[in-house]
Amino acid sequence: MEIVCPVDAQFADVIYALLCPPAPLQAQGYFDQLISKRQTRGIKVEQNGDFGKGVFADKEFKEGELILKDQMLVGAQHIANKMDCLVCSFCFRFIGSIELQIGRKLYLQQLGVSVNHDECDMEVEEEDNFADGGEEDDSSMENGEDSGACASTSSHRNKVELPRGLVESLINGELKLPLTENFSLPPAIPCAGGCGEAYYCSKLCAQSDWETCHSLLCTGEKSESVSSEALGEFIQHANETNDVFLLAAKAIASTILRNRKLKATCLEERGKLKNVLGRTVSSALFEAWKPLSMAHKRRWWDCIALPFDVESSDEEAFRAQIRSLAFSSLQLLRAAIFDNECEPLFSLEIYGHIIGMFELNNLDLVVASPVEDYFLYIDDLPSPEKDKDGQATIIALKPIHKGEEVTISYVDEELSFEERQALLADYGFRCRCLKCLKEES
Ligand SMILES: C[S@@+](CC[C@H](N)C(=O)[O-])C[C@H]1O[C@@H](n2cnc3c(N)ncnc32)[C@H](O)[C@@H]1O
Repeated sequence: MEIVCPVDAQFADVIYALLCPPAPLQAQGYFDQLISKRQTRGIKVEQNGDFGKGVFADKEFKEGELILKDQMLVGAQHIANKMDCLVCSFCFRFIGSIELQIGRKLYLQQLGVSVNHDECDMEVEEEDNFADGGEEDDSSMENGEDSGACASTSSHRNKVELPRGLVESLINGELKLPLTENFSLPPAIPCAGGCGEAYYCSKLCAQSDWETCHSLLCTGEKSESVSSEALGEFIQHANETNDVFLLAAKAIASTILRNRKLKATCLEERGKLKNVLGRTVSSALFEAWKPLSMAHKRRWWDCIALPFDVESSDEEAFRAQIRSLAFSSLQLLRAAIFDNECEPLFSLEIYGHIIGMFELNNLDLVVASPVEDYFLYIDDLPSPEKDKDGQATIIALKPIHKGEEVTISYVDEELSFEERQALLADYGFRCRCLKCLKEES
């Protein structure tokens, strides 16, 4: 029987208005303002016929020139990657020390929860359901050389017995490795909310994350969630099924907090109401939702690519199971961070579209691994030049002329046409770039 989410029916008109794609002029104004607030000059967002919105060069770019460097809208570290490295929960740079990073990884390896590069099955995945939808990359970041790795037990790997106490002394700083003073990292500052989960590179990052979304998603004693227990259940469910739910929770929490901030600080927004198909709704909710309203979206269970191991005759059952999984997650999130003024955000329709938005727009973010740099240095190899933080950076790979579209490849361009199309199926569109059109014909 199909699940019915009562909020969908109760707020159908508001949900419809929230999910309406912005008018071209409205989107143009939003992105013009966004770009004007960044240091970047020389790009603009324009509608590009059949392809929707695109970024275009407004000046000549030389090869190697920086086009854009910007903070992500919403980002999270993959669960498997969390086992591998300790990074700032806001800007994603490595924190602590080389010794802590190595000691922590060895410790988790001993517990049997670290990364095994030979396999790619999440330990936490349930065998007989479609929970993960066959996806590996629906969250937003990977670090250094561990890209694409998955958590698994390492019991059958060749184990090297480590001297007793070695791991502890690496973690607690008693043991110094040679030359690590050349690779100093920012300290690991624990979340002031007391969750013991989030760590930051600075007080500024801790504060920014708290204000952006973590105050609602922290499980510590200072949490501003409705119930830390419910939040714990939501997080556990996401970890056991699909960590894209953690990303969706960040998107909802940040909208709730923006709504509260707008109402608290902006007199105009406090009393302002919007008429949505005959119903009056606070206009602050629409303003708070704006950054998410700009992104291309479809319902998750409609746009997710059918995994290879699901027969087409089972497609309907597969999509119903994905929808039901999203509903279970949403119920847990609702119990954890419900906000009366933002109730439409707790509809399955909005939740499904937020997750679908990540499915269709997500990019993996690779940040420099100082641990990798350290080993390269020790091996007397030159270290690769990479950015140190988790900002999204776009650099011109070839000269780009004024008026030309600035594009990025969603997949490895070296792959064959068929392999590229198979990977692009996850993004829910048939690629019509010049290379694909040429090779197709
Ligand atoms: C990440 S979004 C890009 C932004 C999008 N154009 C918009 O208006 O928001 C991806 C979507 O853009 C369109 N798109 C991007 N590149 C394309 C390509 N090479 N061929 C066909 N469609 C493309 C598809 O509709 C795809 O689902």
